This record gives sequence, structure tokens and C-alpha cells, in this order.
Amino acid sequence: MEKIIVRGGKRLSGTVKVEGAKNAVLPVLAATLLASDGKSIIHDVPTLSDVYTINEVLRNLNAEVAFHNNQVTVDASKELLEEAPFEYVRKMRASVLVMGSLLARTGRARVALPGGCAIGSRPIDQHLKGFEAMGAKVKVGNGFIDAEVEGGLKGARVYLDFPSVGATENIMMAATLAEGTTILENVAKEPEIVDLANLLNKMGAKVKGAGTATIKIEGVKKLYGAEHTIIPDRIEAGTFMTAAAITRGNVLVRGAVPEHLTSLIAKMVEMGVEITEEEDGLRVIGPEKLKAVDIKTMPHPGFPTDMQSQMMALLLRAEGTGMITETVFENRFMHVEEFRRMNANIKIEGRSVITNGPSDLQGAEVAATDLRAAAALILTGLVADGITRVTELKHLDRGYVNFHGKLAALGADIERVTEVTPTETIALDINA
Ligand SMILES: CC(=O)N[C@H]1[C@@H](OP(=O)(O)OP(=O)(O)OC[C@H]2O[C@@H](n3ccc(=O)[nH]c3=O)[C@H](O)[C@@H]2O)O[C@H](CO)[C@@H](O)[C@@H]1O
Ligand SMILES: C=C(OP(=O)(O)O)C(=O)O
Repeated sequence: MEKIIVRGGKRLSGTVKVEGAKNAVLPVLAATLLASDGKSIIHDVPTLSDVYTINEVLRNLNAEVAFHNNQVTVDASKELLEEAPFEYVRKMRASVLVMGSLLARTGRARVALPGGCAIGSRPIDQHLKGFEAMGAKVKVGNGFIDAEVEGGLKGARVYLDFPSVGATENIMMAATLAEGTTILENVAKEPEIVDLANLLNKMGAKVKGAGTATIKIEGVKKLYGAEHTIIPDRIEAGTFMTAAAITRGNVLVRGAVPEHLTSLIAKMVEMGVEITEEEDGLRVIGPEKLKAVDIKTMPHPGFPTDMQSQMMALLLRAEGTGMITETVFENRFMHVEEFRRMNANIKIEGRSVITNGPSDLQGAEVAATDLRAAAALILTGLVADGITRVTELKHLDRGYVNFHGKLAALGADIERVTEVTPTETIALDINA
């Protein structure tokens, strides 16, 4: 079994460069399916397992995909197939993002229903509501969602009950080729939505208002391949900012875009962290003592849920009582039990977690429960007494490129190893 082994106690210093954003590249690659003419060339694509998964989904739909040197080229000009099978959707829920493009291009889409998720129930009713408003008939059965539209999608007015990132993206993609105008209200305002809209407009779409609560899309007849560079990953940036802060380090996070990180910067500064803008990123200096704060996750520009577990790690080192309230996902506290294994003074009260610090953190063997939890446990290991072993690294690899290598370059005592566990030895003996 692969593990990351961290020996706590090192202050981080130096420079780290962030990759292209996972949550921008996945919808962008799904959008390349809309181009019936010409190739799309996408730059700054991170080598994440999620990117390999979406590339496989596109290939299965009959697109030609090449991925070299952080550049993906997609040729979706041939007739597309319609099915995204469960083996991909199970690995990565964002596979459902091909649905809007498929419906728009072919009038049909068949996507496996996403199964359970470690961070709570994640329905896609808002995506489907949008497709139905545009004239699609949607059927759910035998583990699949089948959507079909006769005579092409029609522009519509759609109000989202919650500013869902995925629903905004999926409906926006579908609307680009619909007949007439679509008005999407109460949409997500994340920077990744703006990045997607920028790509769509380069492809020939007419999307206005991305980044605000209302997006207007005038349908066009055809879209073309385009060239696009993915925005820097604000969550990876935030994770390294937390690494600097928790270790009382001094790190320049290159590529961090301050306007994408307003709520995180505000909370870190409130905790006593020194953050300054430099020409090509943010310098983060951790104080000797951190102050506890209260945090509530919200849709952008509120505090991002994808930074919740990393900030929880930081709060464990802060003096006083802190509270994190999770409002975006219904069950994103699985990592709390793992923090407890590291002697964290922490308790769950409904949708909130209360920390009382600073905790006397101790190294332990812990399992990542989702990708941000993986990062948060490693961050905690950086300041725990003794050795921390983090398992279930498949989660980490979905969202971070060479995380241990980047931390080691900043001075962390960290390695990634393959260790055979006692139960694996038994299995090897049985199979011998
Ligand atoms: C690939 C990607 O970009 N993933 C991000 C995206 O996920 P994702 O797009 O799945 O997140 P959403 O914004 O859609 O989900 C937010 C909340 O809305 C609920 N919901 C969503 C859709 C729907 O049809 N019905 C419904 O009830 C979800 O269950 C969840 O509780 O935004 C999340 C919220 O910022 C981030 O944590 C994820 O990292
Ligand atoms: C929850 C996340 O991603 P996904 O929506 O792909 O599961 C995340 O990036 O933290």
C-alpha cells in the first residue's frame, strides 16, 4: 500500500508553483466536445488522475485526445457516441459534465448515475431541471440518466435553487448550441465558471455575465476548436498557503491569484498570518502563534468548502476556540475522526466543528477520506510530534500533482513509499 510518511517539525521556506486548476480543466475538457470543427488545444493542464479519467470519457465518446507536456489536444469533429459509463462516473463525479455538451451536439446523452460520495449526498437535479427546461426528456433508470431532445435544445429561463457549480457549467454548455436565448439565474460565480465561459466564447459561443448571478447565453449554430490556458488552481494555492502558515514558514506561492482567494486571505490574516502580494504570487509567513477564528463555507465569493479541511488543520494549531460551519456539503467532516487519531481537540456539533487549541498533535497512521482531507492530514503531519503515515492516496492524486515532492522541496521531511501491510502479507501468503 502506498503511503506518505511525514516527520513533523520543519519550517517550510522557498517557492512553490501552482498548477492549472482541476475544477477548471474538467468542465473545459467536457466543453471541447461542443466543437464539431477543428481541434481544441488546452494549456497548463495538470497531470491529475481526474484529468486522465475525463480524457478517457472523451475518448469513449469518440473524441481523439492527446495529453503531453501539460497540453491536451481534443478533436471532437467525428460523430460522437452518447454514453459515459459507470466505471468513469464512479471514479469521478465530474464525468456528468459531458452531459450538456452531448445533448447540445447530438440530442442524446446517457450518463451513469453517480454513486455515493465521501462528502455527502450530491444530487444532480438542478442540472436535469435545466436540460428539461430546454426541452429535453430525462429518464432515470437502471443506474443511468437518459436525456433526449427532438429537434434540438431551445433557449429557456432557468433559476437554480442553489448556485451549483456543476449545474451552472452543464446548463451553460448545453445552451451554447440551443436555439434562442437562455437566461440562467442564481448561478455559481466561481472563477472556474468564468474560465469555462472564456473558452466557450473563444469557440464561438455567446456567453455573457459569467462571474455574476445571471448568465445569458445566445445560442449559435456551430462551435469550433479553440486554444485556451487554464487558470491557476486556487485550492492548491490555498493548500500551500496553509502549509506555510501551519509550519511558521515563509513561502512564495507562485501563480496564486489574490482576487480568487479573497475569503481565504481574509481568514488567514485574521488568524495572524502575514500575506503579501508579490509580482508573481503571494508570500505567506506563518506567525509564532495563530489565533482561532470562525469560518463558514459558502458558494463563491464565500469561503470555499474545498479549503475547509486544510483550514481545520490550521485551527488545530491556533490558540482558543474556533468553529467551522459547513453549509455547502451535507457531510464533509469525515476527516475529523482522523484528526482525533492525531490527538486533536475537536468535536462535531451538527453542521459545525469546534476546535479548542492549540492541540498537542501527535503522529499517527491516518486514512484520507477525500482529496482535501488527504492534503489536510499531511499538513497536520507537518507539525505533529513524531511520524504520520497517510494512506488512501488515490484521493490525493485526484487533485494534487506531486504534493509530497513540492513539500519536500520547501524543506518538509516527507516521502512517498510503498509499504506492505500485515494484512497484505496474509493475502500474499494465501495467493502464493
Ligand atoms: C469538479 C468540480 O468543480 N468540483 C467542485 C464543484 O462540485 P459540484 O459542481 O459537484 O458542486 P455543486 O456546487 O454542484 O454542489 C454544491 C451543493 O449543491 C448540491 N446540489 C448540486 C447540484 C444539484 O443538481 N443539486 C444539488 O442539490 C450538492 O449536493 C452540494 O451540496 O463545486 C463544489 C462546491 O464549490 C466543490 O466543492 C467541488 O470541488
Ligand atoms: C470535492 C472536490 O472535487 P469533486 O467535485 O471533483 O469531487 C474537490 O476538489 O475538493
